Amino acid sequence: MGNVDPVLQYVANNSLREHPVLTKLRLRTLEDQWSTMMVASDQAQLMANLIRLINATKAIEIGMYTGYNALNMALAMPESGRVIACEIESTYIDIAKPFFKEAGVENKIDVRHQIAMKTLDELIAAGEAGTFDFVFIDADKFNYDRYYEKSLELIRKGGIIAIDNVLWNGKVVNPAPSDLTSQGLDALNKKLHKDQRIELSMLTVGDGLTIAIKR
Ligand SMILES: C[S@@+](CC[C@H](N)C(=O)[O-])C[C@H]1O[C@@H](n2cnc3c(N)ncnc32)[C@H](O)[C@@H]1O
Repeated sequence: MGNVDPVLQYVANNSLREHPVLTKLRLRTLEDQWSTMMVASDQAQLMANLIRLINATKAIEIGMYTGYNALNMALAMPESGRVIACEIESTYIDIAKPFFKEAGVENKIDVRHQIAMKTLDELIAAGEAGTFDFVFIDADKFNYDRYYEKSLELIRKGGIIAIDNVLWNGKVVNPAPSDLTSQGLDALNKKLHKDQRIELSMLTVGDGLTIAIKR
């Protein structure tokens, strides 16, 4: 892992079992100036295990970046699995695709190169509401609440919505008046706490990972 925190390094040494192509993609991504956007390895491992636990075969990643977690989810699914990966930046898609091919799962990952909201609306219009098992929300924070509502529509009962960066480096605690991102994440966290449509866990792994299970 690219993190020097000794506790995280200990976790990686004693828990992480990463597919060799995932490791290659992670190391390639660490060369990118925005590499801190990549999901932490322990978060990815948890999501892969949740996917296995619920036998997920249909997932969406909202904000794919260089594809580390899209690949992680695809590898955790059976041959029939499908990941819809939403990404607006072609540079990142170009990095991701050769790794998907190298891992032999390129047919499992359907990259949609457009704004994520358009993809979610298209899936709903195509009659796919209530059919997804797992959604990972990790794109522009401004739209998180809208992504959450669309995701809730798209997943089945018992399906999981995972939301990254819910702690935003601790800034969700008493957000500054000018900090609209932290205020928005704080409002979403508070909304989910009261939301009777889901079962809820907020984990302090990475930058905060919420797990919402649709009732
Ligand atoms: C935090 S990164 C995602 C990291 C990725 N989930 C991973 O684990 O490596 C956020 C990504 O969302 C993309 N993004 C931002 N706004 C978007 C939008 N409206 N629609 C689709 N993708 C978007 C960005 O280009 C960026 O690659």
